Amino acid sequence: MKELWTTMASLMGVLAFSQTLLNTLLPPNLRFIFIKLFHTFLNYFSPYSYFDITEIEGVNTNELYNAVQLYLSSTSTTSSNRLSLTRGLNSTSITYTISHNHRLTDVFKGVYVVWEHIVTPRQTQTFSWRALPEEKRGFSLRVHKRDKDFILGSYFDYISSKASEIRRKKEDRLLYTNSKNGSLDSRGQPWESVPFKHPSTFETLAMDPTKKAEIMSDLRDFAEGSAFYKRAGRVWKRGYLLYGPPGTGKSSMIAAMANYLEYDIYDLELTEVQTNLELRKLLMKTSSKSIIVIEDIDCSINLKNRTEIDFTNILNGNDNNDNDNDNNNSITLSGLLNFTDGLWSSCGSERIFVFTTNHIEKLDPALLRSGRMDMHVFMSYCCFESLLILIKNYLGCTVNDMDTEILRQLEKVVCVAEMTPADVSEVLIKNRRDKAKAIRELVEILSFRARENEKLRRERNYLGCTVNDMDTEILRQLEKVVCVAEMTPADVSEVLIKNRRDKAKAIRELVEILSFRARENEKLRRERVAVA
Ligand SMILES: Nc1ncnc2c1ncn2[C@@H]1O[C@H](COP(=O)(O)OP(=O)(O)OP(=O)(O)O)[C@@H](O)[C@H]1O
Ligand SMILES: [Mg+2]
Repeated sequence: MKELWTTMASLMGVLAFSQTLLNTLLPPNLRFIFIKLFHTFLNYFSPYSYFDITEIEGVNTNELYNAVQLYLSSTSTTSSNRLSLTRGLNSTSITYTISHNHRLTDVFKGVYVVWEHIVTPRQTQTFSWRALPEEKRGFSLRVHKRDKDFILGSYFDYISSKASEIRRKKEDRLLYTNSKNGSLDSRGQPWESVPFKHPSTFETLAMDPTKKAEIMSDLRDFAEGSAFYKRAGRVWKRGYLLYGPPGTGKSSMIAAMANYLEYDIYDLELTEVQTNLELRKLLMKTSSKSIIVIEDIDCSINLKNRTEIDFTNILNGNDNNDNDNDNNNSITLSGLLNFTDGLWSSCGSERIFVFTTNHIEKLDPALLRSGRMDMHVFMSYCCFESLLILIKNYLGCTVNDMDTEILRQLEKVVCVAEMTPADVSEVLIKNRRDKAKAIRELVEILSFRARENEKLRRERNYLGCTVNDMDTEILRQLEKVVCVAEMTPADVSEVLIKNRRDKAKAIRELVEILSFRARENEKLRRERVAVA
């Protein structure tokens, strides 16, 4: 042992002496070449290969760096004697990773590798459109030369898949939103994130149980459909349109979907996006296993602004139809359609697009077609089954705990009352400490609402207008669409009752709904003819 130390000390002495000699004897250029040759010589005889993974490559964030960091934070790698512990704001879990400039050994299928986390201060700010972090961070991986090919072949794939698994299972999932005016953070990300904590699940979601089971099975099929989508030559994505009155659970449904599939949510605020190009860039920065949400789509964008050319291009699957609009510096419907369905939508996989609206009739039919929005889910007023779920959520009562007569009364009035789950929840939350009072109040309110609605329904002349009071052009429009729309008198009455205090609005909404239904039916008819 003593001999070994003596040899090492003399070697160090020789090295130090050589360096001094080099510095004095050789000019800088030659010195540089000499050092390079010396390193090549050393590398040639060294039994190891090294891989450097820097945090930022050029101006882009290196995804592999994040994956390695997460992977090394898993329990199997706590062999390092110095770890950094962190806990994000509002996060429940602690994350640990190797401390700066420390090493850690990992074993992959019997092969030993050594990781080092290298952190150095950034010396000069190279020119960049955004500020770079103050320190350079990176991982260096040392492997034996004989294992190099094996490690390159499978270790990095293993790390990437393990990292996404760890993030989904152990860490809090994330809720992203796009930064204001499309600005990027210092790591080049246009999305800001917070831990996703919404407690809504399919169990607590009040809706028709058959419809719920259908959605859950569709989601399961989607998540397990990797091979199917590949075989069918389709991009692995699915679109949902959730529509219905405010307070019927559209946002709660999105949270339930994310919790069910353990996906992240990207909540896209369209009003903060200036151009179609920016929208595309946002899409490129979303990760797999995520739900991309655009809420209140009818309020976020002018949905009727496409030109004839736009429309033809979309039907032909042409991706370049937004150039003109890009020049106008505004986001357009065709940009949005390409976002969900164009060539760029394939730049990730396993993603679900969810749009919500209170007014489906205002949406452009191109947005609704299958492939873009594969499933249309109508979130409606409380039915008896939804009511029972809400009572269980808030009061902890099941059907067995409740009086049969009360159940019968509730069942009789709940549908006619047309109360949203949000309205019902309010009554239950308010009285949650006194179950009997909560149920009593619920029966009262539902019965009152049901009586009111019944009374309104019985009034046959909703607006009191005759043909003579109405605009000829509107009458012409109504005449044109009413038969094709195939709406029942009850449906029409609904629209009129709702808007009975504002006649102009009632007629306008009637024209919109009838035209929408007529277009939908026309489309269905054409599809049937094509199939036949
Ligand atoms: N179907 C439902 N099941 C359980 N809770 C619901 C449901 N619908 C509404 N709620 C309750 O009402 C509140 C509002 O619901 P939510 O935000 O999901 O409605 P929304 O349809 O998205 O409304 P908006 O159209 O205004 O965005 C929720 O916090 C939830 O507690
Ligand atoms: Mg909502």
